Amino acid sequence: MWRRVTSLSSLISSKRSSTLNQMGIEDLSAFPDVTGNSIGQNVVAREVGKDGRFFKGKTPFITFVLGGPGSGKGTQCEKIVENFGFTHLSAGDLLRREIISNTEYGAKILDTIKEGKIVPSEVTVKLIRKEMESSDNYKFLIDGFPRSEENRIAFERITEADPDIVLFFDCPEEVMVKRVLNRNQGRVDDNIDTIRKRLKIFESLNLPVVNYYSKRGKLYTINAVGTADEIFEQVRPVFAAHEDHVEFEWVQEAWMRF
Ligand SMILES: Nc1ncnc2c1ncn2[C@@H]1O[C@H](COP(=O)(O)OP(=O)(O)O)[C@@H](O)[C@H]1O
Ligand SMILES: O=c1ccn([C@@H]2O[C@H](COP(=O)(O)OP(=O)(O)O)[C@@H](O)[C@H]2O)c(=O)[nH]1
Ligand SMILES: [Mg+2]
Repeated sequence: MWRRVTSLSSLISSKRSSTLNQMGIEDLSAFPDVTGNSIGQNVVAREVGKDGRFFKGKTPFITFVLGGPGSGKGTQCEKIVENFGFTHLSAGDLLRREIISNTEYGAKILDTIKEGKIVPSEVTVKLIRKEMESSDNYKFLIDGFPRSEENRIAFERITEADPDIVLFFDCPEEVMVKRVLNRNQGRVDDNIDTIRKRLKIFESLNLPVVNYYSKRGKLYTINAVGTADEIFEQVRPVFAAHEDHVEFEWVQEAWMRF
C-alpha cells in the first residue's frame, strides 16, 4: 500500500538525528512532521502490484541520475527529455520550489542547502512521489536523488519502487568546481565554501549509493568530461536500448487493462 508510512516518530529519535547530523544529514527534528497535512495532503493511497512497481495502474520506468555538483546531470536530463520523452524531476528544484513557496519548513530547507547538507529523506521522497503521482507520464528521470543510502532506503520504503536504471556522471572535482562557479543561476550553494562541503558529502554519502547500484548491475557510468553533446552521445544508447522494452511493457499493460 502507498500509505505505509504514517509517522515520522521512528525517525525522530535523538540518537538517530545526531548520527544523521554527523553524516551531513540535517536534524530531522528541525522539520515539522511532513506526513501531516502539508506535503502528504493530496496524496491518495493506491494499491501497488505484488512486485511493488505498479503506479496508477502503470509500471513506471524510473531512472536515477547521479553525479557530483556540476557534473552535468540537469543538462543531460534536458536532452533525455527532448529525445526520449521522460519527465524530469530534479530533487534540488523541488526543494528550491518549497523554499520559494514559503512553506513552513522552507526556511529549514534553505539552511540545509546553504550548508550543502542533505534534507531529511521524508521531505524529498514525498515531494518526488507527489510529482510522480500527478504526472500522466510513466517515464521519470529523478535527478540528484538519492544522495545517500538513507535517501535510497527511504525511497524504496515509501514508494515501494526501485529504479530500472541508474546513470552516474563521473566527473573530476576540478571540472565540477569550475562548472558550478560559472553556473550563474543565483543559487545560494554555488560558492566555493559550499561546493567544498558538497563535494565531501558527495564522496562520503553519494558514492556508496553508486556502488550499491553498480553491484546490482543497474549502473551506467558516463564520462562527464567533454561538450554536452559529446556526453549525450554516451547517454543516448542507454535509453535507446531500453526504449523498445519500456514501450512494449506499457502497451502490454494498457492492453491487459482494456
Ligand atoms: N559538458 C559540459 N561542458 C561545459 N559546461 C557544462 C557541461 N554540462 C553542463 N555544463 C554547465 O555546467 C553547469 C552545471 O551543469 P548542471 O547541468 O547544472 O550540473 P548538475 O545538475 O550536475 O549540478 C551549468 O552551468 C551547465 O550549463
Ligand atoms: O535529494 C536531494 C537533492 C538535493 N538536496 C539539496 O539540494 C542541494 C542542491 O541539489 P541539486 O541536485 O539541485 O544540485 P546539483 O548537484 O544539481 O548542483 C544539495 O546540495 C542538497 O543540499 C537534498 O538535500 N536532497
Ligand atoms: Mg542539477
